[in-house]
Amino acid sequence: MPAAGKRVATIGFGAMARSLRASLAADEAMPAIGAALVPPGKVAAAPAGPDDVAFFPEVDALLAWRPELVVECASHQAVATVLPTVLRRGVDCVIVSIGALGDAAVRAEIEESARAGGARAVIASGAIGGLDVLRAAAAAGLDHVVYTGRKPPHAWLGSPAGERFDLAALRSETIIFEGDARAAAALYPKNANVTAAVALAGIGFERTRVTLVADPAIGRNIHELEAAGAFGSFRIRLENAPLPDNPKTSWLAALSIVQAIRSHFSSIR
Ligand SMILES: NC(=O)C1=CN([C@@H]2O[C@H](COP(=O)(O)OP(=O)(O)OC[C@H]3O[C@@H](n4cnc5c(N)ncnc54)[C@H](O)[C@@H]3O)[C@@H](O)[C@H]2O)C=CC1
Ligand SMILES: O=C([O-])CC(=O)C(=O)O
Repeated sequence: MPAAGKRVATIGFGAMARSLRASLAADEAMPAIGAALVPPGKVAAAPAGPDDVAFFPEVDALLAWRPELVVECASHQAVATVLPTVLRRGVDCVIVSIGALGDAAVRAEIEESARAGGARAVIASGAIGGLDVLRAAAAAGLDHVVYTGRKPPHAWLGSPAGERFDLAALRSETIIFEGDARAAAALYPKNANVTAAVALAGIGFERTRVTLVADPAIGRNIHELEAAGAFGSFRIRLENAPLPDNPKTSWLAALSIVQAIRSHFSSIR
């Protein structure tokens, strides 16, 4: 099925959605972002966005636009409060604020809404890789899954790390969090969605060990993932370029949505 011409909307129109829009616009085989749900205060009086992206303040208005696919690139709150409505109305979704699924009630509601609407919620791979390995290897049993995330200090501004450390004054790498993926995803909703993706693909939120580091020596978002089990073992390291508009977010996360959209409209996946 050709993807070009399909009606794709986003929830949120921040750094990731804008990057996604630019990537799609550069590929004529891909659809454009035609509409976006944005917080009510951010909608101009006339709902017309850049290059004909229609901005809507209410989910019902977005759904009246008749999207064939809705891409969430907004917040945990949007996953919890907006996506159930979209799914119940039978519209497939891509989720990027995956950490929201660390809340068992939110996850159950997403599953139930998708079932009720006959729709599908797809989890984007986001800023991490190796999820295919984890998923396959988990079938034979995993002994451990360990994730370490490193970002420059300014990428942790606005997170709990900013309350515990003078981030601007850090001169050496500093561990800002150690614990499991459930706590990481909940405490760092703008930085640790990858831990939820890893947990869901592998051995769950409690058994996935997480270390988060603020490192003044780096300019990229570095993700390291290590797993071992009956299948053998693997280790992966990504050094992701951040988006210019948001140093917390890796460009790869936006690119993973391009891939999710391509896959959604493909006959062969
Ligand atoms: N899975 C992954 O690997 C990654 C996930 N993320 C997550 O993706 C999301 C988007 O990231 P960015 O675009 O960089 O963030 P951003 O902060 O630049 O943009 C998010 C936008 O969504 C809007 N928004 C939030 N809640 C909304 C709602 N309920 N309805 C409508 N609009 C809403 C905000 O006002 C903001 O404009 C964030 O939740 C982020 O944590 C980010 C990086 C990697
Ligand atoms: O984009 C990244 O490098 C990771 C990130 O923010 C997240 O997982 O929420």
